[in-house]
Amino acid sequence: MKITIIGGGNMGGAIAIGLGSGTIFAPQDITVIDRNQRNINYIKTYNNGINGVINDYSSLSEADIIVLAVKPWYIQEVLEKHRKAFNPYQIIISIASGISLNQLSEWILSDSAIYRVMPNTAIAIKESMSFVASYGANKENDELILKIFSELGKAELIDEKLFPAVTSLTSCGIAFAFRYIRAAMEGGVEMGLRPDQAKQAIIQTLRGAANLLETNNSHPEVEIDKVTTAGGTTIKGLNEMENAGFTSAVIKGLKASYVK
Ligand SMILES: NC(=O)C1=CN([C@@H]2O[C@H](COP(=O)(O)OP(=O)(O)OC[C@H]3O[C@@H](n4cnc5c(N)ncnc54)[C@H](OP(=O)(O)O)[C@@H]3O)[C@@H](O)[C@H]2O)C=CC1
Ligand SMILES: O=C(O)[C@@H]1CCC=N1
Repeated sequence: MKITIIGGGNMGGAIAIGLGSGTIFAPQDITVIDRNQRNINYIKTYNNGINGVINDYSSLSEADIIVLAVKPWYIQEVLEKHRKAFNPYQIIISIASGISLNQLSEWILSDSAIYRVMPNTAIAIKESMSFVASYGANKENDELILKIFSELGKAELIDEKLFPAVTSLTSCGIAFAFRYIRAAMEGGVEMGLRPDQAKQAIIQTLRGAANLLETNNSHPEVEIDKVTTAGGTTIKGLNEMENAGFTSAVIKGLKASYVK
């Protein structure tokens, strides 16, 4: 099975790198088209077997799957320019934020199965949370797409109307998680830890928190309750954070990133 990714930047590159170490595509069956050699070189430092080309679209007609990984404002132009190379047996995937399945189908103008997928940058290390919605696809197509993205982390088929929410929560959300880590590092350094020591401590703490929630299938507040000794130090920290608007800041940030 062959896959061609148009756009080898942050996300297209991350997808190629993730797929390149998976079991579904051989590296030589993955082609990335970009217009910057720097992006191709970067992908090749991870996996030299992946094909990286500059402005060469010849792989499109032979691809089983085409992934559109350019910025949203280039999607229409790219489709109008290259759709003549598409055929109805191909699956077309767009990861562009805010571009609907209806728009894609208008611009693709073929009977290909069309998918919108919203991954995050952890796809490079097969730890993405990816959401999937489809147009004109059958059950077999769905199974294949879920299999591909499940190998790159977790994948879930959803109604397209939830895309703005999941984009905010998980695709933008990974940046929000990094910002929490950075803030906690700064606190740790102020209290005398070395930056890397603080970072490692926070990474392991977050990993533990995530794993506890999954293992116990519990609500975060149940786990918080186990930490907050009456009259102890944790509740003082939590109350101070809430006083500074922690929960409200997170919700406001998520809603600011919620763009229909
Ligand atoms: N970054 C993220 O975390 C996420 C991004 N997305 C979506 O992924 C898409 C890509 O985002 P991102 O990877 O961040 O963007 P980048 O700008 O990092 O990557 C896109 C790449 O595609 C190149 N490109 C543009 N037009 C063409 C073309 N016609 N042919 C070949 N290459 C082309 C760009 O070149 P040039 O720079 O010269 O324009 C650039 O190198 C967006 O639609 C975004 O909404 C979705 C989920 C998460
Ligand atoms: O910031 C953005 O617009 C893209 C979409 C989701 C993550 N990054």
